[in-house]
Amino acid sequence: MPFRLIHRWLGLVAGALALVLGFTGAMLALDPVTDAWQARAGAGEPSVAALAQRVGADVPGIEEIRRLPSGMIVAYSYDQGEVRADRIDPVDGRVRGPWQPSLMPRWVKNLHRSLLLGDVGRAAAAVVALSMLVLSITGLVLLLRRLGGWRRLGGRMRGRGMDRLHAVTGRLAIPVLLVSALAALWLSATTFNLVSLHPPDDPDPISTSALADDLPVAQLPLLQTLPLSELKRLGFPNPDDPEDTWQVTTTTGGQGWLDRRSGELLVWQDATLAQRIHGWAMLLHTGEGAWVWAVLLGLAGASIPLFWFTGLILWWRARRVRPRIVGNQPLPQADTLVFVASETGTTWGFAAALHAALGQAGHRVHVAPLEHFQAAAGTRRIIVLAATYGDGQSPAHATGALEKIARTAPQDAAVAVLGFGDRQYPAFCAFADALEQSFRAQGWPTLLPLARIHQQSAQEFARWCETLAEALGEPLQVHYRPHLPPTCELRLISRESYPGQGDRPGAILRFALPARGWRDRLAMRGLGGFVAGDLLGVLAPGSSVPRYYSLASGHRDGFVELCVRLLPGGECSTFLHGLAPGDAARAFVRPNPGFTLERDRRPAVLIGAGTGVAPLAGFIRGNRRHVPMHLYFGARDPARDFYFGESLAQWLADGRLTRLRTIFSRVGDGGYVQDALRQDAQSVREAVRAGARIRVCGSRPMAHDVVLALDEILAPLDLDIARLRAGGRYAEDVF
Ligand SMILES: Cc1cc2nc3c(=O)[nH]c(=O)nc-3n(C[C@H](O)[C@H](O)[C@H](O)COP(=O)(O)O)c2cc1C
Repeated sequence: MPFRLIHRWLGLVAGALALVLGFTGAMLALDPVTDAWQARAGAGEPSVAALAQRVGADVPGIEEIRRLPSGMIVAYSYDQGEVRADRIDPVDGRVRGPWQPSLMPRWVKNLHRSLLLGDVGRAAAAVVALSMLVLSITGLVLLLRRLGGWRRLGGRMRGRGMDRLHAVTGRLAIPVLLVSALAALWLSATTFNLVSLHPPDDPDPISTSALADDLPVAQLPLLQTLPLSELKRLGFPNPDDPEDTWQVTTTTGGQGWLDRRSGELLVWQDATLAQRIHGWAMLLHTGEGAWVWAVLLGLAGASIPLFWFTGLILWWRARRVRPRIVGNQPLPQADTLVFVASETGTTWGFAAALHAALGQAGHRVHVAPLEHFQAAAGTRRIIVLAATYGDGQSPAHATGALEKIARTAPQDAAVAVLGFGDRQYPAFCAFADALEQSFRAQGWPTLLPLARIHQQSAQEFARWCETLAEALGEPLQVHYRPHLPPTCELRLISRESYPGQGDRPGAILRFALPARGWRDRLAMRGLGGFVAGDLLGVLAPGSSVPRYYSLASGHRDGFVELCVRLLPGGECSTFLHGLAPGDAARAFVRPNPGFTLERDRRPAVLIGAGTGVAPLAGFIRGNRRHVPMHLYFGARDPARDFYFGESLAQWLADGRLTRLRTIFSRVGDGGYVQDALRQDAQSVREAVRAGARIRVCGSRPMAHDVVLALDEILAPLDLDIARLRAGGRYAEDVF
């Protein structure tokens, strides 16, 4: 079932109308809240009989009394050609003044019910309600896929920016929107008489004429025993019609007719199923009588514009991300098949680059989504590019692909699987892993062993393409151009140079925040700004492939700071090292939400080596609330690459940093950060027991050794890094 497709298109089209209904619905939800506020005055209520007696005496032309779901009593009358509604004090039955049905002008309700278009608008509102129901259901299915099933529905929501906002709001609002949409559909069905609220037979009983005088209402037995809280409506008999009766409707779902002279109950009719459902539908859609629910309805209604807007942007981005494959060969004629599993579309960009390069090298290449997996007689090789989604699962469109592959008899074609994922997820490239295992278990020949790409890294992909070219025994010109967000120009204001080792000096580069144009703001992560630990994508002049550097500052610091080591032959690091104050670099921010530190009071254990200390220094600089922070910093030589040395001493003195543990590998009896951690095992355990979050930044081998050390250290606590990682307490940013 193409849930995403339905969700997207219905959301975009019907969502535009739903904006109006959501907005007006949120306004109308204020009524039950204010009603509940006003109705709170009533405590110690009398019987219906006593109240009706008083109201009957005080209100000329009284026709009926209603008890609203909020508990408010309203008397309706018709006197001297004028219809009136008065608020009645539920305790003493006195008139408190005219009653106003809604805070909102009438047109707001009409806009909500019928878009001010009469029956056509009412039908449109019903269609919107149906769309909202379908959107809630498809949204729920997508959420479940994203989070990895029902059990994880309440778990940590990963992802970035708009995408995350859309999903987080959805998780909160879907239950309310689902219920409200169902109730709205019921109300529409009654409006169009698809469901009848009238009982099948109308008893229409009459009062006896044998007695001359009406019994005072205070003496009607049924009303004497009926508590006011159970009254829904009391209809007074028409003074000019001697046969007319009292008519009482209760909240427990019944209706009775009482003789005006004898007081006898003439007929009792239980509420029909449709009437009961209607009562619930009214409550659930309007929130009348349940102000807490009304608040939730209001919030859910107000979230609709947010959904629509974020959904629109996601759709627009997805459209731009997915490239068109030009000159795709038919499968039977192709010698190379490239199958793609992608949730958000970026893997298609890699497929397109591969398709073009292989085509240029003279291959006939067919690219298709993974669910179309098959091989033909002429197939020589199969390349599978597979992203992982949810919690280690396949992208939605490729759900049945593993089974399909398992059912396909192995052929001569050699297979290579390339996984796309993100190391912040515990199940890094797990779907690609599963595919690889399936191919190998089946006995397909190997073209290349499984490789994994972290965060769509163009550099890692380029390296994999080189191994592919070697395996094919021919050169490949792969031009992968990642889809880039808007960039802005950053001007260098200062630099601090470190000699580093050999031909690899380091530098801390500080840029001014860009000018405040909307494009610049977008490039620097929209209105929310950026934080330390986010990534700065830098484009060297003439290059279309960004290099990412961890940010050592947040926008609140008022500047953009990086720590960069020169890599001999590295295009971007050479460019950055060549910058002098006043020079500019093109850049954009890529959020790194799994790694950045949320603002809370839990301690932090920060572990970094070399330039990897940059984001950690940023966390410490931003620690204005003086949350306990312990830094383990490994470098080679205090005289050559002790980045942020002076600042760290200052932060230690002013309380932003609780403890600094440095260890240098090239001096005296030096060592590495993992050694320092082992020496401090006891205090690391204590910090973790106190709920500490751990952040690691540096080279991949260093992070690997740190994980081994931490697993040893945490074993006595019955904890390991896999568990901390799954709970979001451990994250690494490695390069
Ligand atoms: C909601 C969500 C869940 C993800 N789950 C995983 C995961 O479990 N394992 C993993 O390695 N990557 C995971 N990723 C990262 C994606 O696999 C990675 O960004 C990939 O490059 C996306 O490719 P696509 O745009 O073609 O879908 C997830 C991404 C998102 C947005």
